[in-house]
Amino acid sequence: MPSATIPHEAKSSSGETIDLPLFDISHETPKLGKELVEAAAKWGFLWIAGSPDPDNGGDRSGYDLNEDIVDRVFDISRTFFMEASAYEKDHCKIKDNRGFVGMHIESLDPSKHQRGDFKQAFNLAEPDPTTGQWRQPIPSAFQTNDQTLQDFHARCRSTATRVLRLIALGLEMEDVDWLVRFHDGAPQASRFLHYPMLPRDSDYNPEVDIRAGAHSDYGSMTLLFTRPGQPGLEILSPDGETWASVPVFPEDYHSRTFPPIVVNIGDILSYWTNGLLKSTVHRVIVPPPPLSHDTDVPGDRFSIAIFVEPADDIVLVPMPSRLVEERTTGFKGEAVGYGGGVADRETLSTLTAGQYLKSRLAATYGSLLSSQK
Ligand SMILES: O=C(O)CCC(=O)C(=O)O
Ligand SMILES: [Fe+2]
Repeated sequence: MPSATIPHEAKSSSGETIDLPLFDISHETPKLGKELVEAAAKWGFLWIAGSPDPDNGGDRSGYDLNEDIVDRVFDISRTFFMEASAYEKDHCKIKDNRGFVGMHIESLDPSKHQRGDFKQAFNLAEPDPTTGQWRQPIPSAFQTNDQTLQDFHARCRSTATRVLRLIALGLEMEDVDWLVRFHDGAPQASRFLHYPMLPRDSDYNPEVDIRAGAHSDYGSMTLLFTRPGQPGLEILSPDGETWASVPVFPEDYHSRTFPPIVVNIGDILSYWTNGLLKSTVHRVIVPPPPLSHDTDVPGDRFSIAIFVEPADDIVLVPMPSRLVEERTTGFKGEAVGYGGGVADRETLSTLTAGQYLKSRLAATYGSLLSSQK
């Protein structure tokens, strides 16, 4: 399959940060939908406020997530990564894209990095909505916090639904729930990530190593939760020339303890909109020393990504929106996304969402997936 333009020559951010557009999605209006779609078309990345600004009345009813819930879920993640035994991690290791992924196992940009990413992860699929049962073996740190994790998944789904409705509004679709319906019944995956602190004697070499290699996300969109004092996310600027770092907090944000949620568009939504919404290439680096805690060694980074994906059997034909249809002639033969297993438009129109995701995952996990077959 042909692949997208390789941004290997892009210059390092040299400390340049980007102030992404920030949206308060506690109320749904067509104007907000338009603005959100404009941001997704320009950057492919935006922020949504996870909590109300106390100076704006502080009404909590329009928010699904709050600081307390997100802190609790990060605590569970930390407990798992820091305390689970090697035996336990092995017992729930990755199978069918669910479970634990150890250091260097995944390589998001294998063409650039010989060594796999400097991270470990746990992919947790949303529980079965009818039985409430998990769809995979789960470690004890998760078992003992079952309700918190179930609640978190439900709240993330509700947040994703708000964003999908706003996108439909912004795309002037008559049926505001068109996109939401295609996501019904498809389990969202949450991915807990831990980029360990680099010890003083670490052989990490920023010239050739990376925490998460350059890639675009595979599904419809991603909700990303990050922690104060743990930067490192970079996005490729729209000109494709430079990496810009995404700060944890927007300038003048009302909170310094609960960062807004990063939302980014994935390949499938980009394809579905004839490339109108951008599936932007991003990566995670070890931040330069002054930014990484107050120590002289780069500290841990924890993040949680929620991958919002359509049902596997969806055929990826462009969605019914005037704005999308207008782009039909201008969007031909281009590759969508960046990284192993990407496809151009011609190929994608013959695939279902599930087949596309499979092709991307096979390239990311390389021999690991094939050895499980
Ligand atoms: O950890 C992060 O900030 C980003 C992770 C990411 O991009 C991914 O897992 O797709
Ligand atoms: Fe990503």
